[in-house]
Amino acid sequence: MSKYIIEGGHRLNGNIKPQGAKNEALQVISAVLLTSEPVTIHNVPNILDVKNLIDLLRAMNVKVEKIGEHSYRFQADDLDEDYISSADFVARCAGLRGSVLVVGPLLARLGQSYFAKPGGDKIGRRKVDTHISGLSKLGAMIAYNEERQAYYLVTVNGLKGCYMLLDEASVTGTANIIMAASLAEGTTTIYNAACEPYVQQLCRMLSQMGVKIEGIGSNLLRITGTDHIGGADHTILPDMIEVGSFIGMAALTQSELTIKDVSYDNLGIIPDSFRRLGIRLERRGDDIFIPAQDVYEIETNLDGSIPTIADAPWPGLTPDLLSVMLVTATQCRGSVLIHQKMFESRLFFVDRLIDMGAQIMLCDPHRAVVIGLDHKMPLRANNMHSPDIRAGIAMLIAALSAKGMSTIDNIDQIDRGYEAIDTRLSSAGACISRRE
Ligand SMILES: CC(=O)N[C@H]1[C@@H](OP(=O)(O)OP(=O)(O)OC[C@H]2O[C@@H](n3ccc(=O)[nH]c3=O)[C@H](O)[C@@H]2O)O[C@H](CO)[C@@H](O)[C@@H]1O
Ligand SMILES: C=C(OP(=O)(O)O)C(=O)O
Repeated sequence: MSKYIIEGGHRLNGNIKPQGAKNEALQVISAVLLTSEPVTIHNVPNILDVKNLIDLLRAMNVKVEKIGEHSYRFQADDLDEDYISSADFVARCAGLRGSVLVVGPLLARLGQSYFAKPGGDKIGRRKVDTHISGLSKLGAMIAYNEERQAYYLVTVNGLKGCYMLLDEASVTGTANIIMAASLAEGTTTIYNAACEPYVQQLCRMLSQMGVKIEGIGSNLLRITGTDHIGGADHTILPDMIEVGSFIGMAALTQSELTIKDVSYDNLGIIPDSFRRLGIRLERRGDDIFIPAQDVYEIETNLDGSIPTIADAPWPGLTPDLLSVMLVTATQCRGSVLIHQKMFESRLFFVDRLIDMGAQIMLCDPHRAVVIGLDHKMPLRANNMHSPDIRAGIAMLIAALSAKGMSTIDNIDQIDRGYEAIDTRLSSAGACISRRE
């Protein structure tokens, strides 16, 4: 099993550039299935989840050409319908969460698809009810196939647009419904739609491909279906979760760091959320400059009470940054309650941070109180196992600040979403190596 070996206590310095966004990449790459025309996508991150999705597309007979370090041309003009009904397809889909995103486009294009129990992080129950209910409102019929352990979706008379109010603003659920609605007859209105930049970008790419979409960026979308979806040339935004991870890394290691080309206007509430931890980050053009500070003082509420940092659907704070914010707070001055509302098993990794000397009380699976050590007592090195992608990066951040040598194994979890993180951090002054 591959591992990272980290000698902590070195400050980072210089510049670091975020990769393309993992969650956007999974959506827009799946959308190439909607058309037989070529689609070119730039700024594709070289990460495990994307590689697995591209392999899945290749297995469906999509032509994939790598035309640059981070650019690909896809053409889905000869999809293998037999493969899509095969056990191998279902098994591959089960390998990554992002594979749920091929269901909507395949259903719309071919009239059938399987919804395998998806893989991805084990961070609590991860239901697909919103996807299934949205697609069935568009006219899909759904049956559970015991043998394949997957839902089988089929359309008989094609998909038809309708009004729907989602039970929750599911990110991948909204994306799936938008993609299916793009080839449906008539207009689909989705209320309580997720509106993360990932979804906005998908909508922009589909607009370029000839689909009329109104309400982009809001939770009320109107999609007018078309029977001809054309090609596109699309560039993926920088990964906002990686930007947040670098901010946390700089603060915990008391480093001065510039994060380049972050697409600041698409970061929403993220910079201000880190400012609440006392980090004086500055916007410089489209970069973020983070100064080294002696003290990072957590802002209390106006009445002086302990603040809460909690996740919420966009434009609220993304749940994918709470593990990073939690580890960052361990060396701030003051206390904070971290409330992970969406996922129920994402905070258990705090035990590893407690082993390192962090002062954390896990109140229940969703809430942890962090009492910052104010950089008066460094964390101790530790040997850890990464349970999920964001706990993994939080452990990596802790290890970078801890005195001595730490190891993190099961780093496939980190590789799912962070491109060559060891090499990139080494260029910024970290002492980290990878052992296979
Ligand atoms: C491949 C991909 O894009 N994965 C992201 C996507 O996963 P994914 O699309 O799977 O996540 P969902 O948005 O469906 O929901 C995530 C969790 O939040 C809960 N929930 C969701 C919406 C809501 O209004 N209330 C609520 O409680 C759901 O029940 C679920 O447990 O969105 C998640 C939530 O931002 C992110 O953590 C994942 O990184
Ligand atoms: C939960 C995440 O990913 P996935 O949905 O792909 O498991 C994440 O990126 O933090």
